[in-house]
Amino acid sequence: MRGTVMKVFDVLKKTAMKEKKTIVFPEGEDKRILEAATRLENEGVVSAILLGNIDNIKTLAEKMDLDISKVKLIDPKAYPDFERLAEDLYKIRKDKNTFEQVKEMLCQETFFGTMLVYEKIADGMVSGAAHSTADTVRPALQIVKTAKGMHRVSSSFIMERGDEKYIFADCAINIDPDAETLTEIAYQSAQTAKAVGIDPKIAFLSFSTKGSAKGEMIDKVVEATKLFNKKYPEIPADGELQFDAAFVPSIGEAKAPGSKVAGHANVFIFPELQSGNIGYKIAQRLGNFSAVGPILQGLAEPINDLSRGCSTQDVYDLAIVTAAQATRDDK
Ligand SMILES: CC(C)(COP(=O)(O)OP(=O)(O)OC[C@H]1O[C@@H](n2cnc3c(N)ncnc32)[C@H](O)[C@@H]1OP(=O)(O)O)[C@@H](O)C(=O)NCCC(=O)NCCS
Ligand SMILES: CC(=O)OP(=O)(O)O
Repeated sequence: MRGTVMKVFDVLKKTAMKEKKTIVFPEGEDKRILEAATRLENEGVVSAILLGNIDNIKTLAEKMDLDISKVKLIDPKAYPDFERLAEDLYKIRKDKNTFEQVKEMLCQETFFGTMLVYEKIADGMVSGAAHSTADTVRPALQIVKTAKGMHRVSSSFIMERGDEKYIFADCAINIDPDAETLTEIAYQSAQTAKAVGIDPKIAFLSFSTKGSAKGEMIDKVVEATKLFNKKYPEIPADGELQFDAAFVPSIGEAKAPGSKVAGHANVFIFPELQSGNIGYKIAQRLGNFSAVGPILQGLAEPINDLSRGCSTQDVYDLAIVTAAQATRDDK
């Protein structure tokens, strides 16, 4: 039955605990980050590194009555190996930045955290509780870059309510993807779905179902569906579909008769970022779904973003996803 999957986070937590990955949290002075990272460390799920001013982090922990004795604290500016990291970052950025600029960049926690992942000092990173998505993701795009065989980095959310679980993409990165990029987003989202125990059935969403409306915006979605079905015939996918046709079996049958996906989709690919970002927030705030993400897809290393509106539980869940991703070869 659609949406009824095993308790995803229990499985991911077990996977993460087996290998106890090191996760860096650049926003160590944020209460939600501090609480979630401490809980994860003390439960033995991950080894946590918190970045920031060490005195500030300790004072905050004391106020919150948290035992952070096992958590590693690093102030990037006082890091003993800062010069070496700066030299390595300069090797990557020398066509675009001076050595002085690179040093300034490295003083920023998100750049520093990304470099820890690049250097394999950390296995993954979770950030974005206090930074915009663009500021969180840019260092990852510039330093870690796309995984082998991938052209674009995209993002998805695991949307969860009780036993129901769906994947929404791209709700955070690609502003106006072309048909090829939509195809890649769908493929990456199918991989994310499989990793969390969802057998993917992909709907390429639109305001039209099977030609009920016309126009360039719809042509792009039709083209993406065709490209996807040609490239990945083994993964069920259909489009263009309106959300009701994709989700409600009786409406799927009426609007897209004969479709194997309509009415049963569990991976929803939005045509561009406005609909994706608005769509996930409506499901989260009006529909009471928890939204874990944005999970970055197609990056060479596991680095994940948070919404600034996240809760401590969202940070905890996303760190588990990140640690579990770090155990996979395909990230
Ligand atoms: C993600 C985002 C920041 C990238 O921005 P950008 O302005 O293209 O960033 P830059 O131009 O500095 O690009 C940084 C690098 O990443 C690369 N890049 C940009 N987008 C990429 C993508 N989706 N996949 C892979 N690489 C990408 C660029 O080619 C560039 O590489 P280089 O420095 O080696 O040349 C931008 O697409 C964005 O703002 N998206 C919307 C974010 C947002 O506001 N979301 C809503 C709330 S969640
Ligand atoms: C994903 C997202 O929308 O992030 P924020 O709420 O921080 O803009």
